[in-house]
Amino acid sequence: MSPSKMLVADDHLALPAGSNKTIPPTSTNAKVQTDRYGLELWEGSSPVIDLGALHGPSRSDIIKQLDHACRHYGFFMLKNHGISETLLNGIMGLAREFFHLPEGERKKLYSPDPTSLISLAVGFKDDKQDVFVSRESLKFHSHPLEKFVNAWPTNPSSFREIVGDYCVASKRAEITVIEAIFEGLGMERETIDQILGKHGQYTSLNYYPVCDESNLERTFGLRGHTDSTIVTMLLPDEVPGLEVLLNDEYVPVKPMPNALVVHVGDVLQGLSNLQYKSLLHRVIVNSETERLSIASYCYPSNDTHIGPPKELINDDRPAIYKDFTYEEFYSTMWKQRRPDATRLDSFKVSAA
Ligand SMILES: O=C(O)CCC(=O)C(=O)O
Ligand SMILES: [Fe+2]
Repeated sequence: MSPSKMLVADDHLALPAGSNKTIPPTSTNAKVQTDRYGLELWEGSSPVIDLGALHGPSRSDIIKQLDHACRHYGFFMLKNHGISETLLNGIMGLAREFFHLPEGERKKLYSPDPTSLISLAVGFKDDKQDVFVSRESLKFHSHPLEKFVNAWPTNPSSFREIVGDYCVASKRAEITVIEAIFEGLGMERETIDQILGKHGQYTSLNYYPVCDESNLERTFGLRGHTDSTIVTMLLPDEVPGLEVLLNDEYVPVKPMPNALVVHVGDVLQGLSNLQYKSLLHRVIVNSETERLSIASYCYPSNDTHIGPPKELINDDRPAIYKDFTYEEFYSTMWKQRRPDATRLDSFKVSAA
């Protein structure tokens, strides 16, 4: 099957709250708030990882911090990720320009087929649950760039250049982060190379329109879901809206200037043998300001085995998931159309 068969879970059902993540108690020093493991916290509940320090003498500390953030929070803010402020502003400006094009121009990219190489998805009403899901998004494959760039739009005229530069830079940061996470989990180099050798990247420009005050209660930007990725790397603009499930409650993630938000996805949940849990998150809208975000989803090739590697299994930590491939995972996901990581349940050793 082609990589374009990949499904990124968008939003299918509203989820009740429910998680067993626990936020460790925090302490405060003069300037930077930290958690009990010494991990920097942004706005009290978002752990911060300094990727720039990964290549220096603190490498092993950063790897431990990554493990801690994935294990206890399921997400982190990534600073010093190597993507220039000019490029961050450039892609955000470009996305804003795209979503402000006349509707007829944007809708030329509309496709009801979620497997197409590029497609515009628009807001929709879920009559069953009586809610409106307002996100408009342009989603496209973006790695390897030369394979997909010619399918991208040319309006705005700088689309291919700016989006191409951003996708290359975000993928570089994403792979650096994933390699460090895998190392922290105790994976052997050969396993890491097998998983990442033929990875893909899927990118989504997301637009959340201002919501009329009278409809706020029944409107979501995106309902609660997990991503079917290894990790997702998100660039939000300065408008709040993203919420993550921590300790059974949705907690707002306040944007941190120039930082990216990295989420644990379903594939990492499988690979880690459930040591890390795929992050439940959603987006709420407001009646004053539109919101934009750029999401980069990293996924492995179809034939990659995404059950836990042998070196992560021992007598104390027996395998929770069977050996299964990414292709088996997403075809199951496609059939089940569940919004969250329970789509991994049929791959559990204990499953019938
Ligand atoms: O826009 C956001 O903050 C989140 C987007 C998201 O969850 C997704 O694209 O999967
Ligand atoms: Fe998501």
